[in-house]
Amino acid sequence: MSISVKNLFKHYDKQKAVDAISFEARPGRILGFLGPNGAGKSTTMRMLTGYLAPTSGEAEIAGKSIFSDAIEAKKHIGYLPENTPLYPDMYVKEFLSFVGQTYKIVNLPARIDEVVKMVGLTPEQHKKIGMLSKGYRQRVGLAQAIIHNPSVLILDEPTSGLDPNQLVDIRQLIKTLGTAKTVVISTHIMQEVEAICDDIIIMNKGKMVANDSLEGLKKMHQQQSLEDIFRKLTA
Ligand SMILES: Nc1ncnc2c1ncn2[C@@H]1O[C@H](COP(=O)(O)OP(=O)(O)OP(=O)(O)O)[C@@H](O)[C@H]1O
Repeated sequence: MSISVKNLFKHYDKQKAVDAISFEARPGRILGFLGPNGAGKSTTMRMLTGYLAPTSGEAEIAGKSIFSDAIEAKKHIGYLPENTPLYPDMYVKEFLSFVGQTYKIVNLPARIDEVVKMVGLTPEQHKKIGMLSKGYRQRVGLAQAIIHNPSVLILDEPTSGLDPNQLVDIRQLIKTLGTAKTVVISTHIMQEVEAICDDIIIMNKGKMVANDSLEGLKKMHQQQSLEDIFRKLTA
């Protein structure tokens, strides 16, 4: 398993933002992480990427504990946080070079060219990040997440706010990345889940209320639409 989560909790004072969740994720599959606002998706993703300490529980990435062996575990993770935090004053390649150096990537200029091509940034590669459209900024976010060729990609609402054309392009890109990697993606767009996800986890008020393949979930709920299943489980 490339991601293994066991009995993970995160409490903020009395609030259980994440309440005893356990799941596994496999390579070559895209896991959709769903739930209403405040369900605990981002909190879980932040814990999985080592940005937030859990109250208790365990999470392993590629067999390494993200809490006790964080440096090793983080080598296997690419993370695109919610709202794609980037440096608007940096040029695209300057930023990717900065990120690449933190990973001590050998032959970095060649890797940057490769990643720029892979995410479709070629036409905008000489611009400052602040000048890019939202879709191209997402591509920069994805480029920085994959530059060290991680086996696990964690993408927090990577398509929010994109226009329909950009949305299709970014989804296709995520789908392509998902053929070789383990991808976890959080989204509120059910159509997107149907289009790219193999497996689904639905969270509600910190708890996991579904954990199945998309097919399995639909079968269990008599082929209802994912939207109806979501509403039934999170009402
Ligand atoms: N630093 C914090 N301090 C206190 N409460 C927090 C903190 N971060 C998150 N929370 C709370 O934890 C709960 C889960 O938040 P989280 O951001 O993980 O939800 P989410 O499922 O990602 O929501 P959204 O879909 O809106 O992004 C929310 O009730 C939120 O207010």
